Amino acid sequence: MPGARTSAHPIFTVQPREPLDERRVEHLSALAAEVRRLNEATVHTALPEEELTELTAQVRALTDRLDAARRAFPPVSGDGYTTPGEGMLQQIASPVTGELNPIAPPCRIEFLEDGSVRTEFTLNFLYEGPPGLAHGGVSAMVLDQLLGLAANNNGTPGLTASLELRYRRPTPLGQRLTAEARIDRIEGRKAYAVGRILNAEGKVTIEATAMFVMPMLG
Ligand SMILES: CCCCCCCC(=O)SCCNC(=O)CCNC(=O)[C@H](O)C(C)(C)COP(=O)(O)OP(=O)(O)OC[C@H]1O[C@@H](n2cnc3c(N)ncnc32)[C@H](O)[C@@H]1OP(=O)(O)O
Repeated sequence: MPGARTSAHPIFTVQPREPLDERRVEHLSALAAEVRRLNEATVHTALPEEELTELTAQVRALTDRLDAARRAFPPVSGDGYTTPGEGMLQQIASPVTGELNPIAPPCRIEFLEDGSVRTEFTLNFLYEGPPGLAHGGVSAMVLDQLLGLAANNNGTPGLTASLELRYRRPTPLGQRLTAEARIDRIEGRKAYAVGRILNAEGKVTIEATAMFVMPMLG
């Protein structure tokens, strides 16, 4: 991480994470995709109680089987990482971009030549806030990650010190959304980023500004 500070009193220490090769990532991503379907089916199902009891036992058995070989921490992709800056790109279990994380939409990120970042994604009813609309906190999570990735892509990664959102119009569920972010300016250790979410008609639903501070590392 360029210019990262070290300190006797670090804000956090990066834990050792096991790096996975592409083939294993593919297999775990396929599993996570099915669990994502399971999550959604659980919310929408109208099956009778007897069947639910039986299915609950089956899911418990599957979970027990997976958990029998539990890692202390989620793995990462590639060669592993030692700094938070690299970690953002290799965090395959991120709740926003992680292919391995069943709660992630997941948002697949494009890194554009001008340094900005972009993603197209859809939110289903698992992310509902007001009836039929996206939860504002979920949109905030997506934007926090995206603006953070813009800071990272700029070579100035950091932790979110502030995140300000303006919810202009409701963000719909079940339709293609676009989110984009770029760095606005750098002031010392502080990287200021701007971003937004657009609906399928290209209208802005949320605007965001954030400030990222490069942390002290252990
Ligand atoms: C591994 C990658 C994960 C990616 C996840 C995606 C993004 C995230 O979710 S990050 C998680 C959420 N954020 C956090 O948990 C951060 C918690 N906060 C902290 O750790 C610290 O307060 C931190 C790192 C932001 C700043 O701490 P520290 O390094 O001690 O900075 P500090 O010396 O206090 O301040 C540095 C500068 O930033 C300014 N600053 C700090 N916080 C703020 C703030 N909230 N608002 C405005 N200015 C601030 C200070 O005034 C100072 O400015 P100047 O240099 O001009 O005097």
